[in-house]
Amino acid sequence: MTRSPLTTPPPGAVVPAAHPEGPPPGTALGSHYGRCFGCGTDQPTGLHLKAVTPDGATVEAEFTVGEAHQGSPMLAHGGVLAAAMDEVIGMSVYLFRKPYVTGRLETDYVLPVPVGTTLHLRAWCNGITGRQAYLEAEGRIGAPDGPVAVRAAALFIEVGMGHFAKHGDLSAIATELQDYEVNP
Ligand SMILES: CCCCCCCC/C=C\CCCCCCCC(=O)SCCNC(=O)CCNC(=O)[C@H](O)C(C)(C)COP(=O)(O)OP(=O)(O)OC[C@H]1O[C@@H](n2cnc3c(N)ncnc32)[C@H](O)[C@@H]1OP(=O)(O)O
Repeated sequence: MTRSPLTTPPPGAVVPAAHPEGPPPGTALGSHYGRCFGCGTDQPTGLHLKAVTPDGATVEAEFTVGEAHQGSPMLAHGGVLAAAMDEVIGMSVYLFRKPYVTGRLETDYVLPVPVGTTLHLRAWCNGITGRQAYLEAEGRIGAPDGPVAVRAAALFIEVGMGHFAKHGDLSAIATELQDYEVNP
């Protein structure tokens, strides 16, 4: 992965173990918000990512590139692929049971991805220090060990739940996501 210093964990950043109250290995991760473009089931042209955590600390997911996700004829739009990486990375950092938002997302596009392709995504944490979490993801064509089409490195910043109340509509998330204490 080509990455900048901004998404490279500094010395001393720690890779957290699975959270004791996090989902057990093998758990399917539901959508955090039905209208989410990445995982929501009420978003007709969304990515409809299906995810599972194999170990409570990383995420594996599948995303099938649809007709609505094209950039050039019958090929996935790069921004849509970046959205898939953002989503799977966001899911993985949420396993540590704190709310984070994307501060920076860097993407390497390695292969074109035709419409109809199922991308097998994987995201993991390379370290956390203070409010900064350094994460990485990859998307492989057709199978978990298929050719790599996309790689991403990201810096996520921890925020309070008040972030979503101040800038968005926390209640819409809170009604769906019962395992967060809502105290903005
Ligand atoms: C999503 C809802 C979830 C709610 C419920 C949770 C359930 C989740 C379940 C499942 C999750 C699934 C998936 C979601 C996936 C999608 C995630 C997204 O796409 S999130 C949307 C896009 N991102 C934004 O909209 C951020 C917009 N930016 C901001 O709001 C601010 O800039 C923010 C919070 C990132 C930082 O602002 P400050 O005022 O709090 O803090 P400052 O002091 O500026 O930054 C803190 C430190 O981080 C560095 N930093 C911040 N942004 C940086 C950047 N872009 N590059 C490098 N460093 C950066 C700063 O330099 C600073 O570092 P120093 O402490 O001084 O060392």
